[in-house]
Amino acid sequence: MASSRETAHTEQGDFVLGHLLAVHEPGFGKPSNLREPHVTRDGTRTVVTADVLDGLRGRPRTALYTATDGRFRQVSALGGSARSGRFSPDGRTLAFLADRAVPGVFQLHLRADGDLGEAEPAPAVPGTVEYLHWSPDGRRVLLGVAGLGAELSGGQGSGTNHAADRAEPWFPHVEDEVGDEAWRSLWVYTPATGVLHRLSPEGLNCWEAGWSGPDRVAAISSTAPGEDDWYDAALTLIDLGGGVRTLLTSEVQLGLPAGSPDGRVVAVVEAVCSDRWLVAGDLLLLDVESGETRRIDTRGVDVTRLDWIDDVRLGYLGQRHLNSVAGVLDTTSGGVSEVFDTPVACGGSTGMHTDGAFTADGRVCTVHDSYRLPPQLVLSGEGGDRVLASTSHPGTDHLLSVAGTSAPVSWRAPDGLEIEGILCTPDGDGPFPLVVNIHGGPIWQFRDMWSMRSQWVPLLVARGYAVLNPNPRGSSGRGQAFAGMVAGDMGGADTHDILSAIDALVDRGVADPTRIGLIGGSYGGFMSSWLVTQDDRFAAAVPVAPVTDWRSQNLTSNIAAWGARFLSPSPDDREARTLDRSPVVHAGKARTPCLNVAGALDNCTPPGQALEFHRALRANGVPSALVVYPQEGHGVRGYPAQIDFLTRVLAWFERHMPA
Ligand SMILES: CSCC[C@H](NC=O)C(=O)N[C@@H](CC(C)C)C(=O)N[C@@H](Cc1ccccc1)C(=O)O
Repeated sequence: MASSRETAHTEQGDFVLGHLLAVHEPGFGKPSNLREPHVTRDGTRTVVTADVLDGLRGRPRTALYTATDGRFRQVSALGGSARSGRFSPDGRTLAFLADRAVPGVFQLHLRADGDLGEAEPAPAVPGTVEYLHWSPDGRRVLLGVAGLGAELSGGQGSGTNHAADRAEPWFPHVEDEVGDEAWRSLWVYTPATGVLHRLSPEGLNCWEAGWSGPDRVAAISSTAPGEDDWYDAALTLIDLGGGVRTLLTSEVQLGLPAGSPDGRVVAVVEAVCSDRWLVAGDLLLLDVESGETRRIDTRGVDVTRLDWIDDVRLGYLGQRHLNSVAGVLDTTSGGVSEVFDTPVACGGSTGMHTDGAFTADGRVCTVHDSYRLPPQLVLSGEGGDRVLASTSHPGTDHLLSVAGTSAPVSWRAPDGLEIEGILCTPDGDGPFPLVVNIHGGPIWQFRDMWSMRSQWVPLLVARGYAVLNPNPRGSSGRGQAFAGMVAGDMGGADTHDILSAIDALVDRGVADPTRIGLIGGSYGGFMSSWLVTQDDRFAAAVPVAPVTDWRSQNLTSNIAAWGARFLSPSPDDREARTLDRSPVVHAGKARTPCLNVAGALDNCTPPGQALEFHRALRANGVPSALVVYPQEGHGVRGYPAQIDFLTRVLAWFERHMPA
């Protein structure tokens, strides 16, 4: 038998490699994981960003595709990666971001319609462009620029924009004064004159922005650039001369700023959030002159995307329970009409939330995917859905042949609240060994998604495990009161939402009570390690990038202040809660074998968290292994690390709770 230090040449290693090759090899060089769908206002042309794997090495590059005659056609042949395609309002020019000159450093490129030549780069900004927006008159392009030392959110993999592999291996990790390269700024490019200028003033960190009329920009900004500062950011209005005015502050978080084309109204989403850029919440409209704010009734939709169609109609997309919803708001009457309400996810398998773009006649370009539907680009309207192109290939067919089925499930928590989730089961009858896959955030949501947005779900199902993907209180899609239930109670009532799910699945004959396992990343890693200290029914657990000790987490994480506030809004009982809710403090009660996984470059949940729990379990005689990937941040994303990780996950469950 191979030692625990090696995963290759084991039965599970051979299976995982064979599985990944069968799924991905037929798709090498082809688009997968669609996101950022965009469409011209007349609906004639679309563009979408896709991941492209060329082999099982490194991380996928990204490329832009358009759909013609039912097939994807690559838009740009530039080397490196390209993403974020946006048509000008007249549909004649495509703006996008590409890292042709320096890998990982994205700059604006423009391509005129019908131009047979390659896209032209705009003058370079100092840093990397994260997003772009055309002004409503089509004369300018707004660029959101991150300095090369700016922090990345957990969902982006954590760490900073500095690619660690560019430094010499001996070079120390240095943290000292916050330099210019840590900030996020706004720039405006005018294609007709070729002039590029910085819009946001020094000292204002702009996380996200959109136009508000042709001469102003609405931005989510703060006065410091640290990842933790995002949680207190305000909505500001910046005019082209650089004047700044604060429009709105909030007790929770603000995101998705979007001004009407005439600049009279700014739309923004207010939401309780755990992660930067993952905003799903209430739609607010602000009258720019009077400052008056209206909260819009979107019929229970947590809004995740805004797109003004004209000065009056605002298109929105979002999530309601497990469904994706698109609608159009008449901003004068406040009335909404829904374009679709569908159980398929509309974010693509790596798009974190429902996303899409509107045509002038109110159709919506989105990506459809579900556990049994590989991502496809779709144009939806009154006449139904028109599939423009699909990412399916023999590899996705193979995945469908081994990945079983998915179904929505619900159950009652001990306090009577209904909780929902998605259950993935192998073919055949239960009871199955069950792995509960706990999502991160905690404010995010599983929907019926391709692969459930992770490679481990279909892999476990292929080996005979049922996988429950629960949305405990704190998840998105159920309104702000539901999401807010986890704030100040992490590891509280959500613990019982998960335990009651297991009881329900055992009662229903789906799950074998002697073979229940846990896996989860980030907040899901916290919950996986927490649950094994609260209940002894678990046969195996795999906490990935977990929090296990809130005291050290809140001394070492780059979102320490968020963690402290989310543990307890009141400083009075924070110290007690810090101990109470830390898995390491309760490690003496745990009996479950744990595979603790971390990335050495993770600033969000630093690897010491996994180490602490591992050592505490060992000290109590509980089987535990620690696996730290030296080149990974928050999550395990690169190859071959992913092959090794998936092999260890499978081997751990098969050893402690065989299917
Ligand atoms: C409790 S400490 C902070 C946890 C973090 N929330 C705030 O930053 C978190 O759970 N983030 C998740 C959010 C996501 C929407 C699910 C996150 O960043 N997850 C990453 C990384 C990851 C993936 C798999 C395993 C471990 C980490 C992601 O889902 O890509």
